[in-house]
Amino acid sequence: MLYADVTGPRVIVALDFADQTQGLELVDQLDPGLCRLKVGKEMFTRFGPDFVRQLTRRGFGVFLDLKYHDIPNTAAAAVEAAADLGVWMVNVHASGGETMMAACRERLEKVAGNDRPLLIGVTVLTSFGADDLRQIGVTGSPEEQVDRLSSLAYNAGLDGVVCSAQEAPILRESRGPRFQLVTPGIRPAFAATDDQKRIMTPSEALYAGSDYLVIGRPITQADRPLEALEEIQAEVTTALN
Ligand SMILES: O=C(O)c1cc(=O)[nH]c(=O)n1[C@@H]1O[C@H](COP(=O)(O)O)[C@@H](O)[C@H]1O
Repeated sequence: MLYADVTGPRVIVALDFADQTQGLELVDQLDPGLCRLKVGKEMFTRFGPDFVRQLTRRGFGVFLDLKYHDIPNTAAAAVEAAADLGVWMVNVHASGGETMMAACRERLEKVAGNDRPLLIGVTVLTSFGADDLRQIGVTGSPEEQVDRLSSLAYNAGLDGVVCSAQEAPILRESRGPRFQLVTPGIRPAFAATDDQKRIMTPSEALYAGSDYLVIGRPITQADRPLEALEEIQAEVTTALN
C-alpha cells in the first residue's frame, strides 16, 4: 500500500511551544533535509507571520496549520495570505463544506498558480473517538465521517486531507494514489500516547498509505530531539525500501 510519489521529507515536526526562543533552539537542531515544520495556532497567535518567515529563511518547508473554517470569501482570503507568506502547505476544516474548500482552491490557483501551497482538508481530529463524535451529533463511526469529509475535499479539488493513519487504507483505496494523506497521531514505539486516540507507529502509517507523518511531542519533548528524528527517519527509510 506504499505510495512513494512524494518529494522531500515525509516527517513534519509539529512545533507547539509557548516560547519562541525554545522553539527556535529546537529548530536549529533539526535539518531541513530530514523534516518539514508545522506551525499551529499557539505559535502563530503568539509570534505571528514573522515566526513563519524565520523558518522559511532557514530553508524549512512550513505547514501552516490554522485549520480555517469560515464563509468562503473569508477562508479564501486567509489561504491567499498563507500563500503570500510562502508556506508549503495550508489547511482548512473539511467540515467547512465543499463550497468553502473550492473557493480556497480557486483563490490559490488564481494568485499563485503552480507555485501555490498544497491545500489540505482536516477531517476528524485524531484526538476524537466515536464518543466525541456522538457528543457533537455525528452518529457514524470516525471512519465513516472521515470518508464523508474526504469526499467533499476531493470533490472541491483539494490536494488531500489530514486524517489518522487508521483511515489511510480506506482513503487510499477510494481517492486514488495522488490524494495526499497527512497523518498526525503518530507514535513511535519509544513515545507516550499523550492525548491522541487514533494512533499508529511511523512504519505502520506508511504501510497504511500515509504520505506525510505529523509528529510533535515524541520529537520536541525528547531529551535529544535530533536523535529522536533520526530514529524515526531510519524507520521511515526502512519502510519505504
Ligand atoms: O491538523 C493537524 O495537524 C492535526 C490534526 C489532527 O487531527 N490531530 C492532530 O494532532 N493535529 C496536530 O498534529 C500535532 C500532533 O502533535 P503530537 O501529538 O505532539 O505529535 C498537533 O500540533 C496537532 O495540532
